[in-house]
Amino acid sequence: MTNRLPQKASSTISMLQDLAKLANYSLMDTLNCDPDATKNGDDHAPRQVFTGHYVPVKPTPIIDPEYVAHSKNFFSELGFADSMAESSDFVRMFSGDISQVPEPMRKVGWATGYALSIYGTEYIQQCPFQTGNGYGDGRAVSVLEAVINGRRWEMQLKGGGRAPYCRGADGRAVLRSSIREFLAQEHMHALGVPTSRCLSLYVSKTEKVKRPWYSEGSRSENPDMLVSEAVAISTRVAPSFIRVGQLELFARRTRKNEHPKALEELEKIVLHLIDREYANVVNKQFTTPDKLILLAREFRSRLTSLVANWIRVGFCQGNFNSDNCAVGGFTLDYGPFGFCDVFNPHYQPWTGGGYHFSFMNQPSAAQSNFDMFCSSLRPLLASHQDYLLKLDEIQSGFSKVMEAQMEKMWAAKLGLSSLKTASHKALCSALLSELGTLMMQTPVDYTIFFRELSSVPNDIGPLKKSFYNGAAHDTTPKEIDKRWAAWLAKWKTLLSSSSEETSRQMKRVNPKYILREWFVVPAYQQAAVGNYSLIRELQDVMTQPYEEQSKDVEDKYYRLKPPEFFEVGGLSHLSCSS
Ligand SMILES: Nc1ncnc2c1ncn2[C@@H]1O[C@H](COP(=O)(O)OP(=O)(O)OP(=O)(O)O)[C@@H](O)[C@H]1O
Ligand SMILES: [Mg+2]
Repeated sequence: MTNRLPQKASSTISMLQDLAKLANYSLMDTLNCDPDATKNGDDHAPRQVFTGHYVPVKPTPIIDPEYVAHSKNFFSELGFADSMAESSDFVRMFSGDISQVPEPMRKVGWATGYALSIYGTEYIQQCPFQTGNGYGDGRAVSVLEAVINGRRWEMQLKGGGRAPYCRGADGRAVLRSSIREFLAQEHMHALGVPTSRCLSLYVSKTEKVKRPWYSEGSRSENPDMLVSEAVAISTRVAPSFIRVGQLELFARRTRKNEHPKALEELEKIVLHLIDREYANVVNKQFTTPDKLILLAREFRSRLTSLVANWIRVGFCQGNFNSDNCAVGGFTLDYGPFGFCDVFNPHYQPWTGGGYHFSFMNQPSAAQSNFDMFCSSLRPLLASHQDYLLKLDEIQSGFSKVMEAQMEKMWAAKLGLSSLKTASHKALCSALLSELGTLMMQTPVDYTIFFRELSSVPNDIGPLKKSFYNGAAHDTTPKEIDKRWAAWLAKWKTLLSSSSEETSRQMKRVNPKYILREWFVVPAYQQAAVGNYSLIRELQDVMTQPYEEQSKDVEDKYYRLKPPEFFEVGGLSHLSCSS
């Protein structure tokens, strides 16, 4: 849960040729290519893909690309020189033109199919053919796998043009959503929450597409106009982009006996996943059933820890379907996400997400995804009754492990990690429950409250900085103050370390700066007219979320959400993320 500092790589990569030498395409070289695909990657029209793990696809470059941003921290971790981000061959490649890349890089990328289930219900309705064979990466095209300083990374262009899974859409992402995703990924990494990373962001100076969006100050739930927005390509990077939905696709085909190679394809993708994401915990010599059991246990541990971390930092993924759940156990798809300002267990920035995918319901959403993951492994264990039972046990243990992760997380947020006895734990849980009620009745700003508490204040004065006065409570302010004072006193009796030590520990888990939507809006509005300075400022502030930073930064970014921003479309909620 601590902030991971970027590690400086040993050697510097300053040219695309240097990077090319590290290319190593494990997915393309070990998995099955769709036999119906055109090998040159000119496969952009929507169609059904019946077999195979991937389709070769050439990305479609954006016209007149312009540099917007790159992640300095991630560049440094990879050993990339900053100057690369604006060098012509790098810009060309990561704005979608891979026709000139140096060998052994390849001039064709790939897209993958996946299935979608929402809360454990399998869907095919989102597929234009009503079969599930036309669903997958519709606008995400991977262009490189490379082993850099001993770590394997896949680089994927988001908004890289149409793939057969595009379902008739344009394959593009707009600058607005790309900036949100770019900033959020690097912020989450700095918060110590596992996530895909963001390498670079380029915008087209001339190419635009239309998207539904909100008019200025609109309070409408759904967008009330169409806007023309510049297209952009952001490159996201992860050890793999394998989703629960991907395993699910091959398991569905196996169950339905859709083609003779279905079971083999399921086994191949699962073993490939283990190589890419779990090689350090799953011994290569083990039998496949043993590998699967270890995989399930480890994924359960990563997923429960991930969701506890989301709640720790006030993050709501918004649409935690099986197709947005990375089996590597990290955050993926920053579309309808948001960081909560006011604490509300049902906080949900996406108008289509409802209660299911709301803030405090994320453990439950995760469980549905984990159930689907386990179902997808089952066909591979069909002749191993004993292993099926082991898998059942791991699956049914999810809620207990999730609960334990949540308890650990809340204890850390409250500076009470050292409470070990059952009676202390019971006190901590009672304290937490009273806190939840108080936070909602007051109501409070989630981030500011925990950060102020982290200073171990003598009285409730500092905590009041986090109060949104008069919005929702049905109790008088005096009564509320009294209850807060009593709560604070009770909390203090449970602290076992000195105030200084408690404060130090709490400030490592309770961030001061959070990427609130109303910080991002002006950044993408200014970027739309070519001014990227606010993006740089946010990059700077949000990649040091636990630091105190300067007085200016504090005045600007350590603030309650202004009342005029509540219930405004695009600021408080969004219906479309693309
Ligand atoms: N403009 C678009 N053109 C083609 N396909 C799209 C477009 N927008 C979304 N899709 C596809 O629709 C599906 C569901 O949309 P979602 O909002 O999750 O997309 P996304 O943000 O592009 O996804 P991800 O980050 O998970 O790759 C995804 O498979 C995505 O690839
Ligand atoms: Mg998605």
